[in-house]
Amino acid sequence: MPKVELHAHINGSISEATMKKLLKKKNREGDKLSFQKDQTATLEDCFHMFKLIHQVSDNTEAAYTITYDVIHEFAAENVKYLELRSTPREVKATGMTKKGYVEAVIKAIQDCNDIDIIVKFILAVDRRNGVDIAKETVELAAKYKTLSNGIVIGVDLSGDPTVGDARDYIPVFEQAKQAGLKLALHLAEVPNIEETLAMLKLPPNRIGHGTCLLPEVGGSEELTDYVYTHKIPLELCLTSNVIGQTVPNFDNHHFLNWYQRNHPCVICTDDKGVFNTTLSEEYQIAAKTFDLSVDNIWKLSFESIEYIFAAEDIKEKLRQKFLQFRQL
Ligand SMILES: CNc1ncnc2c1ncn2[C@@H]1O[C@H](COP(=O)(O)O)[C@@H](O)[C@H]1O
Ligand SMILES: [Zn+2]
Repeated sequence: MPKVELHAHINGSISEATMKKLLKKKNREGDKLSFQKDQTATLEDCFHMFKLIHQVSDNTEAAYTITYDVIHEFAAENVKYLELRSTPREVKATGMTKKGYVEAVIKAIQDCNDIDIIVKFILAVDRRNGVDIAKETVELAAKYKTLSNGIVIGVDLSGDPTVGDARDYIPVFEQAKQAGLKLALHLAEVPNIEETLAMLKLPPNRIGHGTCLLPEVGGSEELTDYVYTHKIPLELCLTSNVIGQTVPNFDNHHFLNWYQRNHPCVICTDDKGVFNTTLSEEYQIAAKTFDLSVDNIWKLSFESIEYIFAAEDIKEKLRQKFLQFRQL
């Protein structure tokens, strides 16, 4: 089935094959940098894993290879439109600058224009890094939005949700909006009613996870009503939430509550490498867990097109492509 993927962190999406190549270059062949499917961890374990991965992807050549491979892997499972997100990083020891990092990712995206997938890039603000760095990231995003001819399309807020206060970043995200960048914010990944409410007022164009919006899981009626009445799409990543244990198991995933309300829900992978999954598997898990029919799954995939950040002409192209497949 053709699909769109809207929530994929580049360094969390590294496949085993690419990781092998990178580890070999570092003479660290024995390292294991992903979780097993049935493994549970904590969010802290997940963020420790990202730290280890960043040691391996500490140069522009690696950034290029990872991005190029990740795009090909999504294309191979029939993803027709992909929004990748990543935190611009600088590593003095290898000479990698944030600008160099962003350019390596953009170059890899451009070099994939011979395969049947449209790729956009969202620059990520890591909430652990402070407002000054966030400002720099938004300025980079605004600059490369023009320079990349629209490949850079938005900014994200991510990083360990237990660290810092997202409200500090509101002026920076206001600035991003003014620059015509879309906002995809990780919100309510852990319970935090006041922070989430303030961020919702921006408002974001899409919410990552939204795990703790509902009153029964540490959110509130007010948060739920706000998201529901403003129809803010949710990017839902089942395996990521269960392995990271922000949701106890698939049966209790908040997907069902929002889906039954007819709220815009987009199934995503988050970190397909770290969590050992694929977008196809995530759709299968949703189908199996919530007893969804082939038609239900098709509709979920087709309607996700509405929530992409790219413009109407790209949406229309995707609709035509998806419908053609449906008629086969
Ligand atoms: C599990 N749930 C999550 N919650 C919040 N942030 C996450 C995340 N998964 C990944 N990231 C964010 O993505 C970075 C790795 O990719 P990039 O180096 O940016 O490509 C992580 O360091 C973290 O900031
Ligand atoms: Zn995420």
